[in-house]
This record gives sequence, C-alpha cells and structure tokens, in this order.
Amino acid sequence: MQTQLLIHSPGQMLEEMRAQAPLVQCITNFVAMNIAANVLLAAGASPAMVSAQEEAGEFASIAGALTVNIGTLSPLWVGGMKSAAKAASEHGKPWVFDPVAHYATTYRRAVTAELVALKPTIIRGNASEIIAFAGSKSGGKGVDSGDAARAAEGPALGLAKQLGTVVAVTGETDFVTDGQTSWRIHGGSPLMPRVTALGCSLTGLVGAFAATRPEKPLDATVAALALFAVAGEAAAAQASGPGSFSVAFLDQLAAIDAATLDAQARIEAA
Ligand SMILES: Nc1ncnc2c1ncn2[C@@H]1O[C@H](COP(=O)(O)OP(=O)(O)O)[C@@H](O)[C@H]1O
Ligand SMILES: Cc1ncsc1CCOP(=O)(O)O
Ligand SMILES: [Mg+2]
Repeated sequence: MQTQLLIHSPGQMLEEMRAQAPLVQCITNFVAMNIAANVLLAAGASPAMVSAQEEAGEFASIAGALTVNIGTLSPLWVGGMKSAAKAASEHGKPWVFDPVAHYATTYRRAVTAELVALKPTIIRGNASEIIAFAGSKSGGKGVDSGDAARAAEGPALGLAKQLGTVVAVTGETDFVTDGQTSWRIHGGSPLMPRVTALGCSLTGLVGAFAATRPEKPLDATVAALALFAVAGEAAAAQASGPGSFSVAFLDQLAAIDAATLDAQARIEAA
C-alpha cells in the first residue's frame, strides 16, 4: 500500500536515524520517563530526559530535537518547557508537542496555549486531544482517547493549516498532515493503548526522526508512526497480553530493519 509520493521511504529514514543516533531531549511525564527512553534506545536514538529550567534551554541548543509532553504537569515543569521550546526554535531545531489531556483542566489549557504560541514543529496527540483543539467536545477520559481516530482527521487538518505545523493523530489508524499533504498509517495493535505511555514514547520517536531530517517534518513523522505500526503488529503476534506485548514491542523496535519496514508499512495517501 505504500505510496511512491513520500520523498524518503520510512526504511531509508530509519537507516539514517540509526546512523546518526540523534540526541533527543525529552521533557516528558513521570509515567513515560522510563518506557520512552527505552523505546528511543531500542529504535536507535539517544534520549536525554532533561527538563530543569536552569538547563533545559541550553540543552535544547545542543540536542537534535526537543519533545515536550504535559502528562504530569506542575509549575516545576513549565519554565523548562518554555525555555527549551524557545531555544529549539532559535537554533532551528525541530520540537514536538504532546498535549496530553490538554482539555481536562483550566491549568492544562492555559499552559497548552502558551506552548502552542511557541510554534511546535509537530503536534502528536490521540483523537480526543486533537478534536479538543478544534473547540469541539471530545470524548476523552483523562489521558485516554474516547474518540475514533477517523473523527479527528478534519480537526487535524484544520489545526495544521491554522498553526502551520505538522499534526499527527494516532489511534486504530494514524493520520498525519501538514495541511496540504496527508497520510494514513495502518497497523499497530489494540494492545498498544493498554500499555501506559506508548503515545508519549511515540512522541519521543517522532523527535528522533525529525532530528534526522529536520527539513522534512512530515516525512519524519510518517516514518516514526510507520515503525510503531509495524513493530506493534509484529509484537502483538507474539504476545499473550499487555505485559508480554511491551517486552516484545521493544525487541521489535530494535529488530526491524529498513527493508522490513518498507515491505510491511501500510501507508495510504489521504
Ligand atoms: N486500536 C488500535 N489499534 C492499533 N494501534 C493502535 C490502537 N490504538 C492506539 N494504537 C497505536 O498506539 C500508539 C499510541 O497511540 P495512542 O494510544 O493514540 O496515543 P496516546 O497513548 O497518547 O493516547 C500509536 O502508534 C497508535 O497507532
Ligand atoms: C497515565 C498517565 N497519567 C498522566 S500522564 C500518563 C501517561 C499517558 O501516556 P499516553 O498518553 O502515552 O497514554
Ligand atoms: Mg497521549
């Protein structure tokens, strides 16, 4: 199903990413910290969980990309997030925003508005998170999506056009758009949302691919999502539940090579 229209195949991007092993600064939540670092290491990147206000901006200037996730938001995090996002933009580094449950409270909405104003290169969220950006009532419950990914495609397109960013919605089928060109990525497994922080980890991996090809954030995002989809499908075939899935998933992220990714990725022009 993979189309010829992607300038860089996901496999080629994976090879380049592994060759570079890019340094990715992940400001992520307490729940995701460990699994996200393991996901990036398994895939071939070099994660660093650096978030303190005193150093986050300086670190963003040396990292290949920055990812910011508001999952366990508190005032302790916000200064570091903002100074890192500003420094990434100033130094031409891509930064990825994961707006975990941004619709849930007044505090999250306010911090999200401040971060979006700092112009993320890519926004990656689940369906409820992307739908809520459009001002529509989403069916989300806390950090988990309560909406079908398909229902978030229109809101994703609108958000990408409004902000001039790449927007990725994940779920049973993923959708990625820069407001002009859009792709659907099929695959993955229903076991994935039953393991905590896999979405947060995917945001980190998007950062790794964006660091590899900063001038191609749309293709980079598609490649990261395709790797998750193919690894998720392969891991589910070996797993008996969420626990064994998460072990098999890390193994698959490491084992999948460029040729396998290109052969098994199911990417459709949308
Ligand atoms: N029902 C599903 N079937 C297949 N893959 C899924 C399903 N739900 C989520 N995924 C995959 O799980 C990963 C995390 O996405 P998601 O669960 O939407 O994020 P979040 O953890 O932020 O809510 C993505 O790679 C997505 O494609
Ligand atoms: C359970 C939980 N609570 C706050 S952040 C978090 C992890 C959310 O991870 P994901 O968005 O990847 O499901
Ligand atoms: Mg999430």
